[in-house]
Amino acid sequence: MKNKKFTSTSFIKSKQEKHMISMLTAYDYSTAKLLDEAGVDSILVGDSLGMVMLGYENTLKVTMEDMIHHTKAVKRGVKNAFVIGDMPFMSYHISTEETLKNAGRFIQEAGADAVKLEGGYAVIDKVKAIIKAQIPVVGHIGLTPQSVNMFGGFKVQGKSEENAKKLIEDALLLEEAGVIAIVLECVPAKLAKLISEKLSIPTIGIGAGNGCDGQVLVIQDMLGMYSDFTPKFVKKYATLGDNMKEAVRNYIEEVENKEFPKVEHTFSISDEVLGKLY
Ligand SMILES: Nc1nc(=O)c2c([nH]1)NC[C@@H]1CN(c3ccc(C(=O)N[C@@H](CCC(=O)O)C(=O)O)cc3)CN21
Ligand SMILES: CC(C)C(=O)C(=O)O
Ligand SMILES: [Mg+2]
Repeated sequence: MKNKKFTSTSFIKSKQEKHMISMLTAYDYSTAKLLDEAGVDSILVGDSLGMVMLGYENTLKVTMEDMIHHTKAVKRGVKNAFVIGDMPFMSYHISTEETLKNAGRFIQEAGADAVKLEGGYAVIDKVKAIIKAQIPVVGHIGLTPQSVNMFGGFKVQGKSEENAKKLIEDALLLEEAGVIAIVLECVPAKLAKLISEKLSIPTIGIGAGNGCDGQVLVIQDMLGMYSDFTPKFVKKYATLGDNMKEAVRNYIEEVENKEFPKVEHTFSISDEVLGKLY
């Protein structure tokens, strides 16, 4: 699987072959290039960029222009990974016409391989219309952050019988509509496993346990570069935030006491030319 192009058909194939799908977010060229070179299957240009890159308190202020800008940058860094553009709040809520226009921009302008949108039953007509236009769609249910004002915060979903049943129904509806995969965010592990078993398309979990068919995390979370909050589901694979601060402290110190730059960091001029300048 490594160093080979991951495509829309690789999703279903991965589930059949029991290959766990690795997905991470990226929002810029250099990071996307590193993740692609490391061999990640798929890169999600998440609307979480509003919080991680732009400093908003939630994802609601993120615009189509923000998303297209960052998706273009990511695409330039990617050779093999499957790039998913996350449709922002209000880009697929007004009409099918606007939804299609916006989904089309991710593919045509930004070069994304697929789009993701939040919700099940409520957006199923939009999902079907996008797929009819030959654009692969990834579903996303459970904690759908664009519904933060309805949920009253970023909270685990699917704990009650009613809620859990709704999630199962939404997952089946999305599969029937033809999505290539479904992100399950912040749902109890046993429910996520049950949903994964009911579907023939893969589930990609974030805070949904290891019964899913793949996993996704926000890259700054898993590298230890984001400290506004750390959800329970995050594992820190590195502490780059600490490393960055330490490096910057060293730089400041060396600048202040003129230890940096050294001769090897500078360019020379001949004494002959220099002599004529005095
Ligand atoms: N940096 C970052 N990482 C993310 O995973 C992420 C974003 N940003 N922005 C968009 C959404 C928001 N997400 C969040 C944000 C907070 C929690 C959180 O605080 N969860 C609580 C659980 C609360 C409960 O028990 O109901 C936790 O302790 O994990 C979870 C997901 C996931 N997404
Ligand atoms: C957390 C993932 C699934 C997401 O939607 C995002 O990064 O925006
Ligand atoms: Mg998102």
